[in-house]
Amino acid sequence: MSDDPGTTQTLTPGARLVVVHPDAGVLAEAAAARLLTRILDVQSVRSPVHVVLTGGTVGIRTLACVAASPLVAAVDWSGVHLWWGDERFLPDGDPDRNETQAREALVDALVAGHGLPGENVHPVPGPSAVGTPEEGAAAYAAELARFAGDPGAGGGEAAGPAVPAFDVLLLGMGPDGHVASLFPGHEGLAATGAAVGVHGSPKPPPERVSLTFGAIRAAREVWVVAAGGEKAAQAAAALGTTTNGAPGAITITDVPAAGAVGRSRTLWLLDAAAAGG
Ligand SMILES: O=C(O)[C@H](O)[C@@H](O)[C@H](O)[C@H](O)COP(=O)(O)O
Repeated sequence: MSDDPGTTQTLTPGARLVVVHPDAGVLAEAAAARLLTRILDVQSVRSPVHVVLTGGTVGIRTLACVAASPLVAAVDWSGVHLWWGDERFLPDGDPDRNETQAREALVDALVAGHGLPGENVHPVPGPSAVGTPEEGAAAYAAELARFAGDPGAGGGEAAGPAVPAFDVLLLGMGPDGHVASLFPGHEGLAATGAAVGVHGSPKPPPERVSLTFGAIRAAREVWVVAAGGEKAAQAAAALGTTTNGAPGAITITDVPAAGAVGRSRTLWLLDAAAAGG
């Protein structure tokens, strides 16, 4: 049963809803429109709103579409908190940091022109602030825990890690089925707590910090946004079938994206290529 008046009541927490758009450009526009609408909807019933951003091509393109939308002015950004699902362990300002790309695409404009308080932006600490990905994960977890008291939030390890009840948690997906920085076969998949330090990432850079599955699953809504034919096999696998339609015996170890599930709703936003045509 949903705890959220803004979402579909008939979906069970494990249900995944798939929406297919013609191409990556339309996908990014539609994801941006959905995100703005979701924030507006949530703001009609509660505040603050917690949104988790993602790195990656479609994720950043989506943020650029948010910045270009006239609806950006309709949101009360003073009541929005921004987080990241993962971060590449690189110094502040590095062009490959997810934070840097998100700031350039959207976040700086929200702070400068739309009333988003700078302190509501919660980047994952990197080597400019801490020595190791583990220290970054610990510092990020502590920041998340500061906001875990909001209604609907997790409350300690028994109920899940201490994190805000994210209203929307955006995730990109890699061609290997990774989400955030949770990679197939990696030990981070089994990490407890809110965040984990990652080493040996197959996608550069090798060191990263990621939300854990426990933190991801604390979200009211998880949206996986993916484009491109190279994602089709793992998207199909994560959604429970192989590309030829046969039932797949999928584990999160093989396809981490299969474990990305929200408490109220899980939405897969795909372009036609990622949906297998
Ligand atoms: O830091 C990162 O690289 C990400 O957060 C990662 O999880 C990304 O979202 C996927 O790899 C999809 O990226 P693309 O959309 O570029 O394929």
